[in-house]
Amino acid sequence: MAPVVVAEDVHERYGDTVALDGVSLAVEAGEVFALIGPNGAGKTTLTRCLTGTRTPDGGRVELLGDPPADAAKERLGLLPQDFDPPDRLTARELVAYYAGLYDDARDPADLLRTVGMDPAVDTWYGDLSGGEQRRTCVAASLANDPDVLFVDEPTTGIDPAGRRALWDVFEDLADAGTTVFLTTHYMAEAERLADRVGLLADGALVATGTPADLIADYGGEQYLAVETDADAASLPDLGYEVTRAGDELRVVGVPPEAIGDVAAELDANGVPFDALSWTEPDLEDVYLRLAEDPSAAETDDVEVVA
Ligand SMILES: Nc1ncnc2c1ncn2[C@@H]1O[C@H](COP(=O)(O)OP(=O)(O)OP(=O)(O)O)[C@@H](O)[C@H]1O
Repeated sequence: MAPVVVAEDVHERYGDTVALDGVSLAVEAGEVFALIGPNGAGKTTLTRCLTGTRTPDGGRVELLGDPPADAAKERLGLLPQDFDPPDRLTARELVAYYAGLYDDARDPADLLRTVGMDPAVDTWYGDLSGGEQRRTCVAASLANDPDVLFVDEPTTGIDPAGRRALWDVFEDLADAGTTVFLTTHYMAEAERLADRVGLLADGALVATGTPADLIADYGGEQYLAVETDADAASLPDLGYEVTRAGDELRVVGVPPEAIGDVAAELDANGVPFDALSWTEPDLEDVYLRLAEDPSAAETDDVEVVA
């Protein structure tokens, strides 16, 4: 099946600022693709180019098999980062307005319930809290039950419980076959929701892959942190590399089942410690490594769209 979203060597600039410097990617039907990257990396610009709200200076973009301007709008859901609806519509009126634009719309009350807006549906948008406003916007973006959904930082400003509730909403959509193109600064969100993650830095896609592959390639090793003043040299026979980081020694590469052995070795060597904590790498480690040094990415981690 042809990809639903295609970018091929996309370039875009604002005056002298290069926002996108040759981005290529393809998102398959039913896939959840998360775009991550530092502020100013070009994520919103790429989302705009993919959805037809900006025409790139160079390259090719395809949405649902057509140039974005010609893509079937009734199949598309879009929540821009800067979506700013009128203050004096209630949450209910706002979602009903968007539902009214389509023949086969979802029930606004049901949508508002889904995003956890039950108690505040009759409050003016301008009087809602930031998190409630964002939830309402998410509900509005789902009004036409889209086949492809672009959401640019959908959970920013939403409390942790509400964020998890929205993750369930996006997961349900993905399970039902909706293609989701998500932009986020929350690595836990990308790790939980995405089939594949793309890391954008300085307008270039540095790496793409499943969260597990990216973590395996760039996350670094699991380690046991030992809170101690002792010197690394006081643990000569551990069989693991030991490095100092702040007030802890890190015993690198220790699998969870070997924590007891390391603790026994600490005792045997008379090394006093206050605490032990085991850490495994996650997507945040990948982000921190590649955003800081994009050249660390292997070139075959960036896909080329034929
Ligand atoms: N309308 C504009 N005029 C001039 N420069 C712009 C404009 N919009 C974006 N830029 C610049 O283009 C670059 C990419 O911006 P973009 O908003 O796409 O980044 P982003 O990755 O979405 O950032 P954030 O994570 O902060 O939302 C930045 O350097 C930004 O300053």
